Amino acid sequence: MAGASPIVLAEDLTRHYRVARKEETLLGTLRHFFRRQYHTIRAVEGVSFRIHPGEVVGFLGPNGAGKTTTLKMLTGLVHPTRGRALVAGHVPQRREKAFLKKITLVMGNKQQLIWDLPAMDSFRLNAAIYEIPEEAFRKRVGELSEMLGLERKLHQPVRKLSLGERMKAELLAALLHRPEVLFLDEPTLGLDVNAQVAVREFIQEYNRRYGATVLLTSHYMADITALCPRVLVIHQGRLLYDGALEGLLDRFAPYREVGLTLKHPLPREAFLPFGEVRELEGREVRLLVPRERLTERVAEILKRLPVEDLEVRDPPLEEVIARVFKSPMEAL
Ligand SMILES: Nc1ncnc2c1ncn2[C@@H]1O[C@H](COP(=O)(O)OP(=O)(O)OP(=O)(O)O)[C@@H](O)[C@H]1O
Repeated sequence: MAGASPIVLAEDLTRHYRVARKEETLLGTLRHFFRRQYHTIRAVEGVSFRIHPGEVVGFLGPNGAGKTTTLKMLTGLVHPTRGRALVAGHVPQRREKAFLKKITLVMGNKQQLIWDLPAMDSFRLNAAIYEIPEEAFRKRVGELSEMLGLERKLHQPVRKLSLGERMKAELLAALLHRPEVLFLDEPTLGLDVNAQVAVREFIQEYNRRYGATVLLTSHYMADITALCPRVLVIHQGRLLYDGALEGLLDRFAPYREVGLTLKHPLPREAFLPFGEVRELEGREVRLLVPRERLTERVAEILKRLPVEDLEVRDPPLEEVIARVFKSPMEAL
């Protein structure tokens, strides 16, 4: 895999926005009218990575980190200020027809289906735009709607669909031209848990069946853990981490969580020699133990405390990520 050529390449990808400074006072507003003051937002700064065909990669970052701007550069909607991108052999900002046929961008907060018409009508429109032959169109709609469990919803006006059904129909529309690279920006945004799981399973199955490459952002960690063996973490426009999901825990959570059920309750002080007490309620305790001391501490716990049950687990990913994003860039 490492030797194969990447299907998505970002090299020093950078995007700055020049925005007018907002004035608070009336005098400031007047002065601003005659002599505008600008400042630069470094939305994305020197980001480089490679994604190989068939990979599913999670793109993580807090609000405003630069994820959407990066996806927009990779799909050619926004031009880089510096650096370059190459996707499926194309320079995205040229927006060549051959390029557009190979990619798709789905944004959970934007809709391409026409509200008052049945989803099928919007699919037909896409088929015309992407020059999909009738037979292939029918076959793909059949296949995708079956995978999404959407067969009976295609002929109702889109406004009558539930949020989950609408998202599924959006995905169907976005995949009709059988793109090789899927850029999915919050595809499960606002969906209930069942719909989230369905969309997640669909993305997984689509990747498996067609070998498509997926770059996906989501605020739901469950999406990332279920789908993405590899993650990119972006913070204040800069790439902070590129690697395996477990590696992220090793790097940013240098501790593990030991859950204990005791035979009888003990005061907080009893646990201090073994780790940091995260939670203590009756006979249940949650301790944080440095990774490199885990074996020795667990042995001591078992020897010295009245343990009925012991479980070692990773701290929740949400907690780790939240901690990373709260730290200033220089501290990481
Ligand atoms: N058109 C624009 N003009 C000026 N600033 C912009 C523009 N688009 C984005 N920005 C700024 O660039 C930064 C990165 O925004 P971006 O939308 O890429 O973040 P994000 O990681 O996708 O965030 P979120 O998770 O909230 O969607 C933010 O500070 C944002 O305000």
